[in-house]
Amino acid sequence: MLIDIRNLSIFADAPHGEVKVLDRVSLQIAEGELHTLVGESGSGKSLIARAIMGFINPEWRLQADRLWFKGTDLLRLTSKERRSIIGVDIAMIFQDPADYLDPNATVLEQLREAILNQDLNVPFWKRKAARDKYAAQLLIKMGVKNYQQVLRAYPFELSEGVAQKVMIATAIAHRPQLLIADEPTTAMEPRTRDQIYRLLAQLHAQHRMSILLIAQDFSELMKETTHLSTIYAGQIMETGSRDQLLEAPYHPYTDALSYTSLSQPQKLAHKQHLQTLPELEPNLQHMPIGCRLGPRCPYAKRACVQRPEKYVIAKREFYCHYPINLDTKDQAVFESVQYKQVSL
Ligand SMILES: Nc1ncnc2c1ncn2[C@@H]1O[C@H](COP(=O)(O)OP(=O)(O)OP(=O)(O)O)[C@@H](O)[C@H]1O
Repeated sequence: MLIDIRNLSIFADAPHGEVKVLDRVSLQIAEGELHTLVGESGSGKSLIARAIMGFINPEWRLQADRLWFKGTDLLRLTSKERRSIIGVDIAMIFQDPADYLDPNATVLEQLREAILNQDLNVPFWKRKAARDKYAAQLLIKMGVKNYQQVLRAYPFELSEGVAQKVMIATAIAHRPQLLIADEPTTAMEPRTRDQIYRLLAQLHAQHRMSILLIAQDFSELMKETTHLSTIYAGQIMETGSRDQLLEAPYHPYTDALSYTSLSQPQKLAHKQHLQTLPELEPNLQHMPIGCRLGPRCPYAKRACVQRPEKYVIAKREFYCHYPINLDTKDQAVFESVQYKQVSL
């Protein structure tokens, strides 16, 4: 298992006391997966990514039964040990390359810095030339046609698509085992967006890179996605293979998301709210108790004020007292597990 997160909660300071921005999130990513994490704006997707990378506000409280990368406990590493994993074995690309690229350095200078000696595999006197050659190769791999000109350019001279490709090139310079892509094409024009997604699909298929893709809907890379998770207001709702979740979602939220994403011809605009569920997502200051979807869920009953435990049926995990689409066999399994939980 590459990533193994169990019961991760993050508590943030707010004017009226502490709020739980992530509520006992569990997420596993195996080698070779292209795992897409889908949820509306503000649901906590980026916080999960930032918890893996160790970029959480130090004033926030983080609690987890497990936050592991390949069996290493990320919470117990010294900063030196963490640096040897983060940025090398795990890399992240962000929504806006401008937040990441140094405005005062050329693309070549930034790529040189991202390339480590161990990426080159040549004696030290050949490193300088090898580094520049590798920088050019990375841009060629990203599909940057005028790469020589781009190497000499500063970030402000690049189009947003090329800037994003440069950021991906710096992120994958060490051939990370896991690439986290946090809504990498937000606000890009459709042609550039398609190019970036094709590039990610290629990194996954040809270079066997595992990818955690963060998205607001199911419209991107669904053909290539192997596993899907849905998250709502800081709580994971359902996790399983892509086919399981798209063909017969057990969780009403996955169902609403797939209906919105897949049946509407136009893509949801950034920060736009889902139309299929009544009301808006809750404010962090006033989180519903139990299942946070409760007030918006058409199937909610009194039991939903208790947060559902995790149910695991046919390798799919979900948190719901009233799942939908279960066939007779899975319904029987669900009822027997539920019965055991109630009688405990
Ligand atoms: N620095 C911060 N200070 C206060 N609250 C924050 C901060 N960062 C995130 N939050 C809160 O934590 C919650 C989760 O935020 P997060 O950025 O993870 O959401 P997201 O699902 O990635 O949203 P988006 O798709 O809009 O990026 C949000 O409600 C947000 O308001």
